[in-house]
Amino acid sequence: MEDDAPLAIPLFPTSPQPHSTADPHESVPGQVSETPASGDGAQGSGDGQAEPVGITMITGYLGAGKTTLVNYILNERHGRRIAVILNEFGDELGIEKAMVNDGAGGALVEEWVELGNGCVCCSVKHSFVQALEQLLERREKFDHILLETTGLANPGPVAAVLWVDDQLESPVHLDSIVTVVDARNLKQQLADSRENGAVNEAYLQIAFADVVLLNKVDLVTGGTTEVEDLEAQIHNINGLVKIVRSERCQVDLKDVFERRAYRAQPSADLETLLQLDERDVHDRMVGTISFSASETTDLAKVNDWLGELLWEGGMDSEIYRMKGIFNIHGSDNMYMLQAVRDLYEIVPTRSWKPDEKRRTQIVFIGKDLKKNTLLESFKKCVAV
Ligand SMILES: Nc1nc2c(ncn2[C@@H]2O[C@H](COP(=O)(O)OP(=O)(O)OP(=O)(O)O)[C@@H](O)[C@H]2O)c(=O)[nH]1
Repeated sequence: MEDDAPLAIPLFPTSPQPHSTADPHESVPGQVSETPASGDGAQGSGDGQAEPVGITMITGYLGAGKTTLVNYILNERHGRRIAVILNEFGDELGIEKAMVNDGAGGALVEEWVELGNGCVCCSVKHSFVQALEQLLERREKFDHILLETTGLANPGPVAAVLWVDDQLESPVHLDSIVTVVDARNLKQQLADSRENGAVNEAYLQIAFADVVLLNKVDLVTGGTTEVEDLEAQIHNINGLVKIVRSERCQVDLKDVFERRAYRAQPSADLETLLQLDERDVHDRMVGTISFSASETTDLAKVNDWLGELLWEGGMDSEIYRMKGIFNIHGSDNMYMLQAVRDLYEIVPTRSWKPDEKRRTQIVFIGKDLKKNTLLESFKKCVAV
């Protein structure tokens, strides 16, 4: 059984490493090349290196519908061959076991079960990396990976591992985190308190999500008003997340595949960011804050500021995710920031349009965030 054994692969920076580059084409840690997945198996990049395979991480509270979603994806005709990694809690003590089945429609199912007290986000991270690498030895057999995590998982640590695939030495990229939410029980789940002020996983799973499937809408008794209330509650926690209502997880698969949520590129995400209103958190432990500023910023100062915020803490708050657009002194390109826990990258994307107001717009998702304190500290970034 796996315990807290030392990890063979450095999963997190032991010393802070800012990720930024001034060249839009330069590859940076945490950023992966852009090759759309196709239905015809492994792709070569011309230099013998396999293209990174996308991973969709599926998370959600116990019983929300994660397995229903996985089964739905495996049985739909989407032309992709899917590998699945399952991580579940079980009663029996035992060793991890892996097996490969032929799923419906030719889907490949890699089942990896850590029985006993393991959870993919903590003690079995090393086993998870090994399972992933074993799976990647059969890379030519599938086009995409689904990682279904146990209902108790905090997606943050695994998201960071997968995002910076160069640390994994595996050709993977995190495509998106999909959190399945039980619409009938969400309010109750969010209200559950945890000992010592710890953050309830229901909040964490929504905070780290790129897509929330608001599932089991058929069981909501209060009709559309109640569903809209739930959506507002989810958006208060995570102002960036895309919410998709579902019954038995029957969703349009483009909401699940190829979201490219972790790529700094001109995308729908970027345009959404530009339009986001100023936000503040009220009476909640976990929530979203955003602000914009018209001053031009200095890239080196921005890097210093991000290092301070994400590595040194000191604000009595925790930042889970950040996204932002920066107006950088001396550049005609807007810079896009992505951060997951203590990892970040800031890279140039498209150029500012002539009629566009150049500005910096930043979104923070985290715990105990204080807008005024963040705004004040941001002033360090202003170019003089
Ligand atoms: N009524 C209704 N039932 C659903 C819906 N989606 C899933 N279910 C049922 O809810 C139960 C739990 O679904 P699962 O897919 O096993 O949930 P899970 O998140 O994988 O559960 P754990 O692995 O135990 O955390 C099953 O009996 C599903 O058939 C839905 O939209 N409506």
